[in-house]
Parts: sequence; structure tokens; C-alpha cells
Amino acid sequence: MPKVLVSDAIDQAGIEILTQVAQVTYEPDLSPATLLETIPQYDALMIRSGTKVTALVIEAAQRLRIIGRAGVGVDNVDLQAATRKGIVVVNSPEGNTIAAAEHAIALMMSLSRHVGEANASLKAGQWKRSQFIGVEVYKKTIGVVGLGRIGSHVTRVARALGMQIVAFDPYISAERAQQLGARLVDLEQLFHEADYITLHVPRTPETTHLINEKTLASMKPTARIINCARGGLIDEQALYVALKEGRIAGAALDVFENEPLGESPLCALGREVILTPHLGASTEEAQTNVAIDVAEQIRDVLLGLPARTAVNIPGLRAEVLQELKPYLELADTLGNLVGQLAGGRVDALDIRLQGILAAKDAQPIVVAALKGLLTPALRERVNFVNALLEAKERGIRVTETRDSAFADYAGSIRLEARGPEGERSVTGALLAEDELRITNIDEFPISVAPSRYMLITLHRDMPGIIGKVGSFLGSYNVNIAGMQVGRKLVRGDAVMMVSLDDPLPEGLLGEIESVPGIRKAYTVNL
Ligand SMILES: NC(=O)C1=CN([C@@H]2O[C@H](COP(=O)(O)OP(=O)(O)OC[C@H]3O[C@@H](n4cnc5c(N)ncnc54)[C@H](O)[C@@H]3O)[C@@H](O)[C@H]2O)C=CC1
Ligand SMILES: O=C(O)CCC(=O)C(=O)O
Repeated sequence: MPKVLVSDAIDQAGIEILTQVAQVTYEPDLSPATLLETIPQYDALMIRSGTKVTALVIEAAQRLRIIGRAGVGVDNVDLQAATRKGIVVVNSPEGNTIAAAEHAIALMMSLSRHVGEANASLKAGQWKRSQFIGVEVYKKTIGVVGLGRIGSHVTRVARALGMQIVAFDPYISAERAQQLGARLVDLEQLFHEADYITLHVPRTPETTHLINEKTLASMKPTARIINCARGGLIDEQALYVALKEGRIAGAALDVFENEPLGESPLCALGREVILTPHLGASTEEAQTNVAIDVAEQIRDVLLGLPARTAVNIPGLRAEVLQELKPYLELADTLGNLVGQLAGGRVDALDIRLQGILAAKDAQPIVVAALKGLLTPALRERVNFVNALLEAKERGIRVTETRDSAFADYAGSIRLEARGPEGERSVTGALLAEDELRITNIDEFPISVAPSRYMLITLHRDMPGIIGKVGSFLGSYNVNIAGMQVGRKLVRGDAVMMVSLDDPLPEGLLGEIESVPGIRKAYTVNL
């Protein structure tokens, strides 16, 4: 049974799903040292934002196949290291959207009405109504930075509160912003106009210290900032100075450059600052959503099925995946076959999508073909996650061509590999929607179902060859499951594909190649 480590607090609903297929170790708050020490024994890791999956952790992992982040941000996972090692990383892009948006709104309201400080004052035995005069958000302008899932929901709620909305998101169209009731503006204008500034972007080199000394100086003295997205979007030192000097009115932060926050000058400030310990996703509903979402994907990947929302492999909608799945298997098999026929090293691979496939997204098929091509060399170290990267690092030039006029089969894939030993091609198609057929080896037509062990010969079409090969195999007790010959001309060049029930014994290939008329023989394991 595979083993899954859950190293942050995860809702029970997720643990129950994992338990169906794996032995689960639940260790919330696992120390970095213990993670590093124990990770080699696990097939899957499930985390929230607390666990840092560094390159060192990934290097130490020996059988890890999937990292599941029960949340949105995957900045606590070294994605490059995971991809290089063929580990799929999944998240839950929508499970906590509402929770994070509502927390941003809650912070905006608390900041406007001093909820936190008034509560503390009353509990300390005071009744100081005149000290807690707030401001209304009605008719004020909110500047939404990042109009993705969370930013969009904040916008909807802000509209319902009677606010004016300006937004900055260079990757969103003006129409989309308009549908949401937001006016797209540039960042300077947003900082200049907004009474409230709320951040909903990932942390990237572009967004790091988006709020800094200079941008703070361009804001209104009444501006209040809310960060429920990522630490590091705000230069905390510059924010502290601006608040201390009264140059802006307030800030509410849920996320920090360093978490846990520890000592910070921000903690010494009064009602103008509200701090929460990364609680954006901390609702019962969101925790159930993200735990189920990610646990289901871990379960599927451990069962050999694809992940729905992987962040380091191209995502496919379920219905597209369903349709392409047999073709991915076909491309994988053909890649494996052409790689073995090409003698190992391949410098260039052309992938031709024929018939109905000419109109499809080529990327998953390309990935599957490269995975197959590299399988003889890399075995289980290559998979759908790292195949592109591995091919790139080996300098394999990949081209795609399309032929929609091809009509021999509904959809077919032709792979042409070039390497030091020359050029080889294989073509395959599906029969009855999911039966794999190899339909060509080089220029020779054939119709063979791939099988685990195969013998392939290139030979002269002449009497006696098939019989001799059959006798050799029989004398070594190798059972033949099927055999087919393809040729273009009578007594011309031909190809023979023999499906075997047993692997070809050592040395037999040489004997087969010594049969007069056989130019070359290959043993292929698919
Ligand atoms: N505090 C918490 O507990 C939680 C925090 N988050 C964080 O909230 C953030 C937003 O999450 P979602 O809305 O789900 O993500 P999303 O991917 O749906 O939206 C992000 C938006 O940011 C935009 N964007 C990217 N770079 C930008 C830039 N340089 N300037 C302006 N816009 C830019 C994108 O176009 C996109 O529309 C993420 O950082 C996520 O990790 C999410 C959930 C909970
Ligand atoms: O796991 C958590 O509680 C944090 C959620 C979060 O930051 C995210 O989903 O990006």
C-alpha cells in the first residue's frame, strides 16, 4: 500500500479519502528536520502553507509521486525541483476563494470600525464609545489589485456594499472587469484614487514589494490597505513608517514576509493596524473543500489516474482528457517503439497528428510521445511531469506537424525519430475507439496490436524466412502470440512483427540476424 504523509492540519474529510488507498501518517506541525529525514519513505505528501517543500526535501524524496497543496498558493513548494524529479504538484484553486474574499472584507470592515480594539477595550472593563468613531465604506473607492477568483468575489461584495471599484490586472480584459462592475486602471491611478486597497495577486518578481515607500507616498492620507494574498507584496518596514507617520490611515494584514510573524514593529502600532495569522482560508467550509479536492487528486494519482489541477503539467479539462486518453497511450507506446528502433539516442522527433487529431491540442500528445521515447533510457524516472524538461535537457528537437486530410483511420499519430543511426518512423491508430494498433513501421504498412515483448525484423521478402524465425523461437521455448509481415513489393524489402509471450533470450537476436535475407532484428519491450 502506498504511504502518504500529511504534514499540516488537514480536514478529516481529506484524510478519509486518502485512507481508502494508502497508509496515512498524520503529523501536523512536523518539523523541517523530521520532514527531511522521513520523506524518503513516502509516495505522496499533503500540505497547507506551513510545510516548506524545499529542493533539499525533494532531493531526499525517493518515491514521492505527488505533492498536494490544500489551498491555492504553491510558493512553499520548489516547483522547479519537483518538476525535474517528475513529481506532480496539485492545488485546490477554488476551494478557499470565498473564505479568503470574505476575510478581506472582514478586515476592511474591522479596520473601518476599529472592531478589534473596541472589543479589547470593552473586555478590559472600559466603555469608551467616543474613542471608536469609524468610517463608512459606502460610496468609497476600493482598488482591487488582481482580478482573479478572490479579487472578483471581493469586487462583487464591494459593489453590494455600495462601493466604487477600480482594478488593476494586466492579464484581464476590460470587458471582464466591466462585467464585474470594476473600472480597469493602471496601478498608479489605483493607488492615487483608492480609499481601500486590497491585494489579490500571487507573489512573483513583478508583485514583490508592490507596496513600497514610493507607492505609499502616492496614496491618499485616508487610504487603508488590506493584504489577504501573500507576504512580500508589501515592504513591511516602509508600511510601518508610513503608518507611524500617519501618511496613510491603516492596514490589515493576514500574510507576512516571514511566517510565523514573530517580532515585528507592526505589532507595536495601535488601531490603525490589524494583524491575523494567515487565516484567509480558515473556515470550516474552505478546509473541507480544499482537503477533499486535493485528497481526491492524490488518490487518483496513486491509482495511476491523471490529476485535475496540476500546477506543473498542462491542465486538461476532464472531458478533453477522456477523449484524448487512448491517444496518449498510443503516443506513449509509439514513442517507446520508435526510440528502441532508433537505437537509443534521438536528436529530433517529429510528431504528426493525422485525421481528427489534427484539430486537437497537441501538447499532451507531444508530452506522451516524449515520455515513451525516453522510457527505455530513464525507465520510471520519466513521466508526464518531466518528459518535456528531460527532452529539452537532452537537446531533442521536437516538431509538430498536422495532416487533417489523412483518412486511413479516424485519428492517427506518426512519429519520426532522427538520430546517429538514421531515421525511423512508426505510425499508430485506434480501432474501436481504444484498441491500439501499430499501422506502419517506416514505410511498411502493418496492423499489429502492441504487446509487451516483440521481435521486429527488417528483411527481404523471400521464402523460408518466417519459418526459420519461428523455428529459432521454438527451439528456445519462446511462444509466439501473433505475427504479421508488411511489404510494399513482392520479394522486396519487408518488415516482420512478432508478438511474444516471453522475453527473447540473450543471444537469440544475433542468431536471427544471421538468417540469410534478414538485414536487422530488434527486440522491443513495450
Ligand atoms: N490568505 C490566505 O489564506 C489565502 C491567500 N490566497 C492567495 O490569494 C492570491 C489570489 O488568489 P486567487 O484569486 O485564487 O488567484 P487567481 O490566480 O485566481 O488570481 C490572481 C490574479 O492576479 C493577477 N495577476 C498576476 N500578476 C499580476 C500583477 N503583476 N499585477 C496585477 N495582477 C496580477 C492574475 O491575472 C489573476 O487574475 C494568491 O496569492 C493566493 O495564494 C488564496 C487563498 C487563501
Ligand atoms: O493553507 C492555508 O491555510 C493558507 C491558504 C493559502 O494561503 C492559499 O490557499 O494560498
